[in-house]
Amino acid sequence: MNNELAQARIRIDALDEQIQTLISQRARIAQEVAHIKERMGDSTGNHYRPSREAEVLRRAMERNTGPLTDETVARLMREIMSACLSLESPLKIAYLGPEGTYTQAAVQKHFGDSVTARPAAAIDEIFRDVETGNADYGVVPVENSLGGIVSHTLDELAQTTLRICGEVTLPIHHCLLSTETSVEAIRHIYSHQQSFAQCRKWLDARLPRAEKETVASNAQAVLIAREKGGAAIAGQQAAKLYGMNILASNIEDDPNNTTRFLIIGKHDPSPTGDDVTSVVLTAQRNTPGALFKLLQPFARENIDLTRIESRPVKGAAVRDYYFFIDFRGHALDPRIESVLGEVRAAAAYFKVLGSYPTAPF
Ligand SMILES: C=C(O[C@@H]1C=C(C(=O)O)C=C[C@H]1O)C(=O)O
Repeated sequence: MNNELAQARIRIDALDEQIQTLISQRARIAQEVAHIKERMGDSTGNHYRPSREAEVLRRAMERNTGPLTDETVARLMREIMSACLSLESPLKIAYLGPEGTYTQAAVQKHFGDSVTARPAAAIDEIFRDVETGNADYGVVPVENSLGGIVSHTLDELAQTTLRICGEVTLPIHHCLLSTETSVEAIRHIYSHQQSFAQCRKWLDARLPRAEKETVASNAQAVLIAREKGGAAIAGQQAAKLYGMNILASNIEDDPNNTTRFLIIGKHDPSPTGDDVTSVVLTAQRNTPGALFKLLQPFARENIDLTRIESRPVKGAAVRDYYFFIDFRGHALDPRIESVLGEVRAAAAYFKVLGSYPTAPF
C-alpha cells in the first residue's frame, strides 16, 4: 500500500481509539447524572432535559471550525447524547405515522436514533398517548412555510393540559415516488393535502392531467401507490423505506419550504437564554379594541412576537376565536412574567402552552 495512505490510516485509527474512549467516559458520566437526579428526588425515571440538550448542541456548533458543517456537528453530538440517555431507558416517542413521514424525520432530528418511536394514526392519538403515559413525548407538525397551520394540532393544543417542551424545524424536500420508471407514465398521484399545495406549480407543469387523490399522510400515499400503481409525493426517507423509485426530486414550489414541529410532554423546560413561549387566549366579547389591548403590553415591553394564528372555538354559540401567540423569551423571565400577568387579567381565557428552547439547528 502507498506509504502516505497507510500513515494517514494509522493516524485515523489512533484518533478513533481516543474518540471511543472519550465517548465511553461521557456515557458513564451521563449515567452518573441520572443517578444524581434520582437522589435529588426525581423518581419519574425521565432524565431527558431539553434545555440542557439545546445548550450542548448550541455550544458544539459555536465551537465548530470546520471542515464539517455546523449541522453535521450538531447531528453527531445529537446521536451521542441520544445514546447516552438511552442507557437508562429509551424514551418512548409518539409521532404522526406511518413510518416514513416527515414527522418521523423530525423525531430523529430532535431526539436522535436511540429512542423508541411509535407511529400514531392521527394527531389527537399522539396527545392521548402522552396524556395517558403510553409515550413520554409526542411530535406533531404545527405549521408549514407554504401550506400554513396544521389546524388539528392547534385544536388539540387549545384543549390539552400537556406542555410544549420543544420545537424542530425541518426543510421539506418532496419527491415523486413510484414503482414506475418515468414521470410520463403517471396517471394518478396520491398525497397529503399540504404536499399537493406545496408542489402545485410543478404538478401543473409536468403532470397537468394526472388525477390527484388526497390521503391522510405522505407515507400512506406511498403505500397506496405501491399497491395500486401511480405515484406518491413524499420524502426521500419514504422512498428508501418502501423501496420506491424516485422519479423527480425537490418538486416543491419553494426551495426554502420548511415545516415546524412541536414536542409535547408533561414538564416545563428551564430557561436557556434563547427560548420561545407559546400562549393561547380568547379576547373579551363585544369589547372594541380587545385584541389590540391584549397585544399592547408585548409591544410596550419590546417583546418580539413571532406568530399569531386564530382558530374558531368549537361549539361556541357566538363566533369566538382562540388566538395562538408565540414570542421570544421564557415565561420565568420577570419582564415576561409581568406582561403575562397583565394579559391574563385582560383576556377572557388564557393559557401558557409552554416555554422551550428555540430549535438549535
Ligand atoms: C446528562 C444529562 O441528562 C441527559 C443527557 C444529556 C447528555 O448526554 O448530554 C443531556 C441532558 C439530558 O437529556 C444532564 O442532564 O446533564
